[in-house]
Parts: sequence; C-alpha cells; structure tokens
Amino acid sequence: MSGWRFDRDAIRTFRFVHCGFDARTGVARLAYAFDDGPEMIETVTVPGAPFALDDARAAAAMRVLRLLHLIAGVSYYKAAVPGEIRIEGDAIGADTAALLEDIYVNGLGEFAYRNGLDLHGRIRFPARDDGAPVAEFEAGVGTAAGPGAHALVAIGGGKDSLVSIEALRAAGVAQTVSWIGGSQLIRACAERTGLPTLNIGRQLAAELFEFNRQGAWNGHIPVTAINSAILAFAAVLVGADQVVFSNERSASYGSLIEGTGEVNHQWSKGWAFERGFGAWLQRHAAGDTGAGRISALHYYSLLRPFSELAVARQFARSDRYDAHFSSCNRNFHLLGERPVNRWCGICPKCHFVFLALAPFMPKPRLVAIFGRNLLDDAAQIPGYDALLEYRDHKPFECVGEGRESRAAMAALAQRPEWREDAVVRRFARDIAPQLNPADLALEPLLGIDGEHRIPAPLWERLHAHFGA
Ligand SMILES: CC(=O)N[C@H]1[C@@H](OP(=O)(O)OP(=O)(O)OC[C@H]2O[C@@H](n3ccc(=O)[nH]c3=O)[C@H](O)[C@@H]2O)O[C@H](CO)[C@@H](O)[C@@H]1O[C@H](C)C(=O)N[C@@H](C)C(=O)N[C@@H](CCC(=O)O)C(=O)O
Ligand SMILES: Nc1ncnc2c1ncn2[C@@H]1O[C@H](COP(=O)(O)OP(=O)(O)OP(=O)(O)O)[C@@H](O)[C@H]1O
Repeated sequence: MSGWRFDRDAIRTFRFVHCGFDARTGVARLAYAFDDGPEMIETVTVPGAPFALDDARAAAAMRVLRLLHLIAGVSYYKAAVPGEIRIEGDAIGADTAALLEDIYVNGLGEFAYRNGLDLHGRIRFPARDDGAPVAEFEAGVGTAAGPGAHALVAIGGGKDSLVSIEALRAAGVAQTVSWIGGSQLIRACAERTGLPTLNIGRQLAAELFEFNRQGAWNGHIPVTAINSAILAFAAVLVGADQVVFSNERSASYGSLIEGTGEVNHQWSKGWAFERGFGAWLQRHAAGDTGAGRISALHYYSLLRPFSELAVARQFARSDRYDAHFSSCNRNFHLLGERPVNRWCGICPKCHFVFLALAPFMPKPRLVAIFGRNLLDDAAQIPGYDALLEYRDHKPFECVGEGRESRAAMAALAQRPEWREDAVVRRFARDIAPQLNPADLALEPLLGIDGEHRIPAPLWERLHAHFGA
C-alpha cells in the first residue's frame, strides 16, 4: 500500500498471506505482510524444473510448502514481533501450531534475550479446534535407508556435514549433496565430494532489509529450521526419501546466562527441533495412513549421537577437505565482507574448531589449515575464556559445550608440542587448578549417545565407520 511506513511499535498484526509453487519453473513464493503494509515475498528456487508430480507427491509437496511458509515467516515476524499472528487461507491444526510456537519462541531465544524482549506467551499461532492433540508418530523411522534409499544431505561448508557425507558414502547410501544460497565456499566443498549436487536458491524479500534500515527489531533466527523445511520440500519434489543434517549432540545445549537461564543460539540444530520437525513430516507428508501422502520422508541428523569433539576426531581421520572447508560463519553473510582466507581467526567458531581439532591432528597440519596458531596468541585468551566458561558464558555461536573445551585444553596441556603455547599455558596455570581433574577427561566425551532418529539399518552399518 503506497504511503505505508514501517513503525515497529505501531504494528499490530503479522500476516501469512499466501504461498504457492510453480512446478514449471521450480519457484516457490512465500508472502507475508504487517497490518495492511506491502507484501514481503521470499522466493525459493529448486533446480530441475519442470517437476511432474503425481497426485500424492503434489499433495505432500503443498503440505510441506505450507510448513515452510510458516517457518520461514520467522525472519519477517521478528522485525516487529506484533501481538497478533494471522494465517490467511486454510486454518492449521493444533499440532502444527504447537510446533511453530516452539520454533518461534525457542529459535528466537537469543534474539529476545539480546533485545530485552519476552516472547513467552506472546507468540500464538491460531489453530482450528482439532479435539485432542495428535499423538507422536514415529513409525517408519526404523525401517528406512534400505536399498533404493536416496538422501538429500545438507552441506554447510564446515567439518560436520563432510563427516556425514563420508559416513553415508561408506554405508553405500545414494546421496545428493544439497545446499541453499550462493556460497562459493559451500559449492567448492560440494564439488570436492565428487557426488551429485543440488543448489537451491533463496531470496529474502527486499522489504526486510529496508525495514532493518528503518529500525526493525533484528537478531538471530533459527536458520537450520528454515533450511530443514526447504530441503524437506525439495526432497518431495525430487523423490528423495531422506533429509540428512549433521547436528551434533552438543547443539542441544545453550549458553547459561546468569539471571536468565539457558539461551541456545543453535536451538534449531538441537534434538527438540529434530524430534518435532521429523515427527511432523512423518505425520503430515509421509506414510500410507491417508490420501495424498508419499511413502516415506525421514528427517534426521546423522551426528546426533556424537559430541563436537567426537565429530572433530572423525573429521581429522581424513585430509580430503583440508584445503576447502571452513566453519567460520563470517563466510556466509548475505551482505557485507567475508574473510580473505576462509578462517577469520578471531571469532568463536574459529577458536572452537581450532581447539576441537588440535587433540586429534598433527600440529603442522592444523596450523596449515588455519594459516596460524590460534593457541599461541595471547590476544585470543578472552575468546577462549568464554569457550571455557571461565568468567564468561559460552558464546552465542555454534560451538561445543564448555566441558568439551575444557577437556580439549586439558589434553593439550599434557602434550609437549602444545603445552608451551600462550593460551594453553595460561589455562594450565590459572584455570585448571580450580577444576576437578576427573571432569577434564577427554575419553568420556567421545562416547556415543542413544538418542537419535537415524534409521536402524543405517545406524548398524555406520558403527564400523565411526569406530564404535
Ligand atoms: C552469516 C551470519 O552469521 N549471519 C548472522 C548475522 O547476520 P548479518 O546481519 O551480519 O548478515 P547476513 O547473514 O548477511 O544477514 C543480513 C540480514 O538478513 C536477515 N536474515 C538473514 C537470513 C535469514 O534467514 N533471515 C534473516 O532475517 C537478518 O535481518 C540479517 O540482519 O547476524 C544475524 C543476527 O544475529 C544472524 O541471524 C545471522 O545468521 C544467519 C541467519 C545465518 O545464516 N547464520 C548461520 C551462519 C548460523 O548461525 N548457523 C548456525 C546455525 C544456528 C541455527 O540454526 O540457529 C551454525 O553455524 O550452526
Ligand atoms: N547453506 C546451507 N544449506 C543447507 N544446509 C546448510 C547450510 N548451512 C548449513 N547447513 C547445514 O546446517 C547444519 C548446521 O550447520 P553447521 O555450520 O553446524 O555445519 P557444518 O557447516 O557442516 O560444520 P561446522 O560446524 O564445522 O560449521 C549442517 O547440517 C549443515 O549441513
């Protein structure tokens, strides 16, 4: 509407206006608006069009697209966090509303904390009255990944997804390495795998950036939830029966903030999201329990049973990606600058990944990857203190638990090649004496956890690969 001005405090309603998919072009359009303001249209482009979908697949695609529309709305909703959410068109069920409330409240946890907002009780998705909530439906999880399975595997350019890709390769699962957005770094890693690739386009509505300039609320959003929904939608279109992410056990634990409690930057990488989202797909898109469902659509994280340290150990077993990968998030901005040499060397992810790999890699190899030794630079001590949860909380980033950082540092303090380095020496002198030595052992943190959604036959085949 011409003349409409963005005023975050005056906005009352966030509207999910409509969503649609053109099977001839592969373009999905997701439309949102505040009050009677202009439509904000995000597009997602899946290569491989035109798509010829039978009735069941077309119906499943529309259901997953609808969920994608509702999840991706979080980027726009956050700009004003109005008190009312309105969904135009068909009403959603109570279980979908509950999943969305979970994603918005927890996925915007860091955003709310940093902006001094309280979203609890504020975010309500209107739902039709379904009667009793639908029971959790996990059927089929244990039977997938047999012959004929085809996985879309998310790749993020870092170590985690590369560990999963190599594990699936070893297990003989057909996989398409898939990513969202235009990152050249991710493309280089994907090409290095030598496997088929799928690069999905995503364009945020230009209005959002304009609203940001006009004073919108801004902050972290649950990007893994959005990427998961995009890949689930793509899986239905291309006929894949699995969507595989690489979120480790450690992702389920947030930063403990005094006076606030736990705030998890990476909530949508955690177990609670995986369970809820995976069960929703099973219930609404897959299974032969009703008309218009495809036979299977399994969503799981292959690394859920492992800690960050266990994943780092696994990654260190091969040097295939040393010259290509980076976990530094500064590579992935939509706008603005990127680090020149893949690792900025000063952010929490660079700090953590260097530390997590150090116990498992020859020192010269690690220093060659990063182009410098982060543990022999006294200027990095405050960054490492936060990782160690020493006089600071764990950073709002995708890093391992404090106990993992402390155990890795303690292991290095025993190694002649590391113990004289500035950050390690300072840990051994000032921090370790205050800790219980029994809590600093590395080995117990490398164990496998039973909580995961990996299909049972696949998990059995993976045991040998992971040396379990
Ligand atoms: C690359 C990055 O870390 N970006 C975070 C940063 O955003 P910034 O403003 O510096 O730049 P851009 O990423 O270019 O974004 C520009 C604006 O666009 C909006 N926006 C972007 C993507 C989106 O999906 N929705 C959006 O609304 C937003 O208004 C931006 O200002 O700081 C932001 C605020 O804290 C973060 O939200 C940005 O994080 C990105 C969404 C992102 O993709 N981050 C991943 C690298 C990331 O954090 N991955 C985690 C997974 C965490 C999770 O799932 O929650 C990981 O490494 O494991
Ligand atoms: N652009 C993207 N498109 C699709 N999936 C992505 C994208 N970025 C990240 N992911 C996926 O999201 C999950 C979390 O990302 P994360 O950054 O932790 O993993 P990574 O890049 O594989 O490893 P690292 O932790 O070393 O950065 C992973 O499964 C990753 O594959």
